[in-house]
Amino acid sequence: MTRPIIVALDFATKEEAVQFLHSFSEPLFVKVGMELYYQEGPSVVRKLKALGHAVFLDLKLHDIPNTVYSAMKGLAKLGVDMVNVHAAGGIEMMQAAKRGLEDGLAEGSELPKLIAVTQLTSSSEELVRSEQKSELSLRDSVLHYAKLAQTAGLDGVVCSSLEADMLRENIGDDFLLVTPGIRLTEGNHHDQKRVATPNLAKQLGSSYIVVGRTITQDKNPVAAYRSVQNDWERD
Ligand SMILES: O=c1ccn([C@@H]2O[C@H](COP(=O)(O)O)[C@@H](O)[C@H]2O)c(=O)[nH]1
Repeated sequence: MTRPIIVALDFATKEEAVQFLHSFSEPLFVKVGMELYYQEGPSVVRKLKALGHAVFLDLKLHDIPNTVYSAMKGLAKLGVDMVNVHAAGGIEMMQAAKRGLEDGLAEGSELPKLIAVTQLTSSSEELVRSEQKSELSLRDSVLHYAKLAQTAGLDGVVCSSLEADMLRENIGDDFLLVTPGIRLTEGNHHDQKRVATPNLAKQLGSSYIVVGRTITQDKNPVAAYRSVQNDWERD
């Protein structure tokens, strides 16, 4: 069975997010990012979980290992399904994140999937070379970070769909590849640089696609969700 689409709830308030979700008849897999979490805090996650939605808490932690450990220990208590860090924080930081989740988990709860951002889908080859001053190409940098995440014992990474086939070849099938930067057409990419359609993402090996504005800013979000779903699920 095809995995659910992760819908990015990039709204300023809990009320807007909940109102958006009222149009759907089924529970979704939703993503709470910095915009919503920094306004509403843990209460928004509790509300979404109470409504029956699976939650990816996309806070992209990146700090010293001790701070990330403590932050993850707190987040583990929220009962989220997926959380993330930046792989650039290094193996020790990623291992601390994992330990924090394990230590903070309420008894009987399932450990959230822990994944690491490799290179943001808004980053281009040019940015990686000239602003990050990387000696590696963007694709090699994504592979490098994915290997660090694997060494640290994480469940997977965030990357663009365009690197998914390369990661599958080098890292194997037993690793989650969560891919934002999804667009249905060649139209508006907004700030995303590395984009793919849902179906291309699937063909290249994505485990989950993350879709925000294509659905949330459409005048008929449910119809937009169904279009993404049809493209993602077709062979
Ligand atoms: O590399 C990354 C990591 C996270 N994101 C997040 O995904 C969504 C994408 O939104 P769209 O509107 O579909 O572009 C957004 O919440 C980002 O914070 C990402 O795009 N790229």
